[in-house]
Amino acid sequence: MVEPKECNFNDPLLLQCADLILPYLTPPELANISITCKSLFNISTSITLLRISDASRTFENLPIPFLNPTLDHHPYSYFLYTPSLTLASNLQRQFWGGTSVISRPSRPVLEPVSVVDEFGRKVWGCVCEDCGGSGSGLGSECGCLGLDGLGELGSECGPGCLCGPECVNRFTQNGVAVRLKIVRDRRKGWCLYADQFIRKGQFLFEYAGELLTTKEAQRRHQHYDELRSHGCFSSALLVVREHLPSGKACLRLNIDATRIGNVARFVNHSCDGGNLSTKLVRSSGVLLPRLCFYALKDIQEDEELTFSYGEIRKRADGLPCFCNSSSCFGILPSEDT
Ligand SMILES: C[S@@+](CC[C@H](N)C(=O)[O-])C[C@H]1O[C@@H](n2cnc3c(N)ncnc32)[C@H](O)[C@@H]1O
Repeated sequence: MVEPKECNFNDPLLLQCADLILPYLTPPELANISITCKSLFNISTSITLLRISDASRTFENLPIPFLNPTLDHHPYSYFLYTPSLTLASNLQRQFWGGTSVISRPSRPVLEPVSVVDEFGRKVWGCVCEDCGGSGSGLGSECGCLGLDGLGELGSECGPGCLCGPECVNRFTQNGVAVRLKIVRDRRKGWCLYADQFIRKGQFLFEYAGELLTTKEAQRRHQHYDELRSHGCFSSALLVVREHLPSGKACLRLNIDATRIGNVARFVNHSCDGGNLSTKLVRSSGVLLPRLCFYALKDIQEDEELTFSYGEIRKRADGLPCFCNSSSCFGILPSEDT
């Protein structure tokens, strides 16, 4: 490695500017600038250490560190963070790893949609004073209360309700709910691990990313396949289908966490179904459901978190699976978008 030279970069204002600008750079840009002089090298190094210490850039309540026991040249994975679904595909850069900004970014506030009855009158999600009911635990009176546990659909209070954000029937709306870490594996890349015991049925996190039209999802799917054929590339485009009550149609959600996403983008596939289950959760006053992850069984600290990506379709160019389960098919499922 070439040692960066001493530089005439001691003006405190210049250093302050560098500390404000460098956290917006991508890893290759940061690496390029860090070889220009010692001061910039030192700032870049402290940015890298801060990035390693929290993949969520303080968007979540607990830091989610990267650990790389393989010691390859990947100290962390670079992507833009969103704690919930977003349409903001114009987000190009994000402050990550600087010391200048100390306030935590705020979680985006859900914009409610008005639900009206046949006379055009606004229908509220719920008008309870206390959705948990008086006393302990959740009461059964709140109309928003959905199936809790391992069913495929859930519902919660939301911005269309009279209760506030502190309502107890909003389990999945406050971001990542358990302690996690992201660990590098030689064959699977980054893997998400539990950093605490998680009991069966507990909510962990939602799958956040860019919400795409089906046309755009198909375009990106093709593009990611091309990138993959040129070398190591990992995508996180998930297609979820919700069958509507008529049984004749389904709602299709295309969530791409490849460029903009949350920690759920690090969950790897396991052919035996893994230890996570998913559920689409609706909140009153929000148009689209969110895909939420729950513990399918008790999960021990230091256990990798996995789920099944879907049915295996034999493809000549299918990626090899290294889930290591006894029922491994040897190939990763791929979505036909
Ligand atoms: C949603 S990402 C998961 C995080 C990814 N490992 C990373 O490093 O960012 C999906 C990609 O992870 C890899 N992956 C997931 N499960 C795997 C498995 N069981 N065996 C091998 N690679 C896997 C594949 O490259 C896949 O395209």
